[in-house]
Formats: sequence, structure tokens, C-alpha cells
Amino acid sequence: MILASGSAIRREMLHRAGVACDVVVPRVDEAALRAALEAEGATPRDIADALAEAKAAKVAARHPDRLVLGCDQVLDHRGRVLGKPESPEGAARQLRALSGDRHALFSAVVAFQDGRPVWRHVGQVRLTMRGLSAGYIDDYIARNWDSIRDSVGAYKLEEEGARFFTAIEGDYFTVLGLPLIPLLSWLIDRGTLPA
Ligand SMILES: Nc1nc2c(ncn2[C@@H]2O[C@H](COP(=O)(O)OP(=O)(O)OP(=O)(O)O)[C@@H](O)[C@H]2O)c(=O)[nH]1
Repeated sequence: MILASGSAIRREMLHRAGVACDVVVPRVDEAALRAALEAEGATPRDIADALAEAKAAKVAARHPDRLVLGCDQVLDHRGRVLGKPESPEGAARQLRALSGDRHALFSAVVAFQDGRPVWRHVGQVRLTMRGLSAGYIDDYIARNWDSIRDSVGAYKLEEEGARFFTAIEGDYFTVLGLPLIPLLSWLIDRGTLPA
């Protein structure tokens, strides 16, 4: 199986679940594709699904004989789609906007076999963030920028980001970027993984 993702935590989640996979980082212009989808009025859920499919398709084209997983995660804040922060200033703007409010994360995975999509799932999590002071946000980013720069929402739930939330409705793995439970269930049900 190939994980078509450059995300270290996605690889780590599969590895810890005992799922062996090769990693091939997809070369997809996510910004352009996301902009086109948003221009068509695509919902955040559809954007995550379409980007995950584009990444899986790109890698599957070069490995038609392998099971290939493409992934994508987007943040939906009052209908606005947010991705990874471009800069510490961008991260501060994002966190100030999310502070004291609710947002959703959509984590999509699309599986390709024999060059076509054979399974897909979009996990959704709703998060309620406590009010964070501007001073704390700036300090958090200054201390954690190297860690959060590749993370949608500019936080990592498994690290200090856990302090941001008063409630999370959905599963932990989906926040980290992969709907792991439905994916493992599908792999087991189709006989790819023993159980
Ligand atoms: N460790 C961690 N990563 C997070 C968290 N929330 C979001 N992310 C990561 O944010 C990234 C979302 O960006 P994507 O475009 O979906 O994925 P990517 O990292 O660019 O990797 P590709 O799949 O190659 O596009 C993923 O790597 C997620 O795993 C979190 O709470 N913890």
C-alpha cells in the first residue's frame, strides 16, 4: 500500500496501528485546485474530498498495481476554508479568528486501486475553542512555529494545542488529519489487514 502524503503524522498514525506502507509525496498544486473549487462554490467537505482524490490519482497513475491512499484536511470557520498558515503572522490571524468560536475540520481519504477510486471517506470533527488572549497566541506561535507551520489551524491537538479547546465532537485521529477508524475498518473488511 502507498500513502500518497507528505504528512509525518499520517504516516505515524498508520505505523502505530501496525499498517505497513510506502510513502510517495504527491506533487499537486493544492492552492490552485482549492481556489478553483472554491470559485465553483464547492463546500469545505467537497474540497477536502477532491484534493484527496487528486493526490491519490497523481500517485496511482505512476503505481497502477498498488493500493494508493490520498488525504486532505481543511478547516471550516463559518464557511471560510482555512488551510495551513503561511507565516507566523498568518497563524496569529487564524488563531485570533478561531478564538472563542467553533470550527470544523474535514479530513478526507480516497483509495485508488487499478487506477480508479475504490473507496472514500470524509471525517468531520467540531471543535469549540476557548477565548485565547492575543498575548498568549503570540507567545504560543513564537514557541511552536516550527511545529505548527505544517498544521491546519496552526495548532497540534496532541501538543500544547490541547489547551485551546473546551469541547471536541468527533475523533482524535480525524483532528490529526486522517479518519483512521473508518480506514482501518475498510482495510480489515476487504481483507487487506487481518483482524
Ligand atoms: N500533528 C498534527 N498535525 C495536524 C493536526 N491538525 C492538522 N494537522 C496536519 O495538517 C496537515 C493538513 O494539510 P494537508 O494538505 O491535508 O496535508 P499535508 O501535510 O500538506 O500533506 P499532503 O497529504 O502531502 O498534502 C496534515 O499534515 C495534518 O496531519 C494536529 O492536531 N496535529
